[in-house]
Parts: sequence; structure tokens; C-alpha cells
Amino acid sequence: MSGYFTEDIGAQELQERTAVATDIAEAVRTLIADTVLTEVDASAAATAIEHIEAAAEILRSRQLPDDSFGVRFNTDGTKRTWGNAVIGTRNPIAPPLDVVFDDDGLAWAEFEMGPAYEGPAGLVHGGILAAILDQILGSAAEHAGAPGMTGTLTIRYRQGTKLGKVRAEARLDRVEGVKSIAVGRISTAEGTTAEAEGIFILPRWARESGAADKIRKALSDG
Ligand SMILES: CCCCC/C=C\C/C=C\C/C=C\C/C=C/CCCC(=O)SCCNC(=O)CCNC(=O)[C@H](O)C(C)(C)COP(=O)(O)OP(=O)(O)OC[C@H]1O[C@@H](n2cnc3c(N)ncnc32)[C@H](O)[C@@H]1OP(=O)(O)O
Repeated sequence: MSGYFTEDIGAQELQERTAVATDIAEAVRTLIADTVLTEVDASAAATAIEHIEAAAEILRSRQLPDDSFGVRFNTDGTKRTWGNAVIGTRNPIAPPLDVVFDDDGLAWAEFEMGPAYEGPAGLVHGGILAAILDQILGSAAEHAGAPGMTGTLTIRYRQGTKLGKVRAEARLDRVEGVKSIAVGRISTAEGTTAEAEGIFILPRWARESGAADKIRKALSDG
């Protein structure tokens, strides 16, 4: 399967690259929120666009040859998914989730959902919540040693999720052959807002190539 790489990057180099990736993504994330909220006139917007285009030109001056970041395993046993839409360190559309794995198998993250994630007025878009649940349930299954691609994701939206501070959590519930079933939820200060169950399936190609062992051993690093 293409898009999966192994790299050999030293600790200091990795730390430097992480800092650069984090800083650019955060600056663009802020820009996205500012774009949603701005009330400037056409002339000020035109000036802003010039600056944005100049910044984009700098970023484009040295880029990856491929159209995606992919999944990169490092020789130190870590894994980088920096392009990931939910946890990607380098991806400004990711909130991003910094997932913590407790010893008892709970995967959780607390993060801010700003104006870029709005669906109903003042509430987080349901599709964004689905992406977050997909990711955290999948990550919980993966961390528990039972990785898979999402086959089925079932969500019950119990109440609106207000923009602001949000928590997501999940755990592996059970394994049935090549299927891992994970459960989880989203909550805010007002309690649980959405509950989910996901069936994650180790794809046939991973079962047959033994690639699953590699992903099981690699610690996720955003
Ligand atoms: C180099 C190392 C790579 C290792 C890769 C390994 C794992 C995957 C990678 C990463 C996962 C880790 C972390 C990711 C965290 C992330 C969250 C984001 C996740 C996503 O964003 S992911 C994108 C959306 N996702 C897709 O893009 C899937 C498209 N789809 C397919 O890739 C196939 O469709 C697949 C793989 C689903 C099944 O294909 P297959 O050929 O392996 O399946 P097969 O027919 O052998 O069935 C085997 C058993 O699964 C049952 N079954 C089949 N399909 C089912 C379904 N949909 N729902 C419920 N059960 C299903 C059968 O009924 C049978 O069950 P039983 O054994 O009981 O009979």
C-alpha cells in the first residue's frame, strides 16, 4: 500500500521539524478563524489576500513531492501522521487532537472548537464531530493493538455541542476476528453530546502483508 513510509530521523531533527510544523499550522489555524470572523472592507481584504498569497508562495518554494504527507514510521518506533485531518500536527484544519492514552485503555483529548467548526448556530458541525469520533475510536483500537480502517461508524447525537472546550474519549470494547469494536463519546461542560460505536477492520491487504504488526508497534506522534 503506497503512502506508508519508514524514515530515520534523529531526535533533535524531529523536535525541530515538529516545532516548525506546529507553528505554521497554528498560524494558519488562527488565520482560518480570523477569516470566518472578519468584517473588514474590500480594500483591506485585498491587502490581506496579497499577504496570504505571499506567505503561500514561501511555503510552496519547498514542498513534498507527493500530494499527501502519508503515514511515516520512524526508526525510533514513533509514527507521524502530520497530514491527518483530525490529529495532524501539520494540518491547520485539524483542531488538532493531542490524544492521551491512559493505562486503563482510555484514549482522550481535550481541545478547542473555534468558529471554523460551526454547523448550527454556535454549535459544532455534526460531520466534524463524526470525524473526531472516527479518529479517537480508531486511535483507541490501534493503541490497544487492534488497528483497522473504519468499516462502520454509528453516532447518536444527544444534544448540541457548543463551540468552545470539547472533550473526546474512546476505548476498545472488543475484538471479533479481524474486527475491532470501539466505543466513545464527545462531551462539553453540559455533559455528553454524542455517543459512538465504530467497527474497525484490519484490511485484507494488511492481514496478508503482515503490515499490521508494524502499525501495532508504532507509537503515534500526531
Ligand atoms: C504499513 C502498515 C499499514 C497497516 C494498516 C492497518 C490498519 C489501518 C490503518 C490505520 C488505522 C489506524 C489508525 C487510524 C485511526 C483512525 C481513524 C481514521 C480512520 C479512517 O478514516 S479510515 C477511512 C474510512 N474507511 C475506509 O476508507 C474503509 C474503506 N473500506 C475498506 O477498505 C474495506 O471495505 C474494509 C477494510 C472496511 C473491509 O474490507 P476487507 O476486504 O478487509 O473485508 P472482508 O470482506 O475480508 O471482511 C472482513 C470482516 O469485516 C466485515 N465487514 C466488511 N466490511 C464491513 C463494514 N464496512 N462494516 C462492518 N463490517 C464489515 C465482514 O463482514 C467480515 O466479517 P466476518 O469476519 O465476521 O465475516
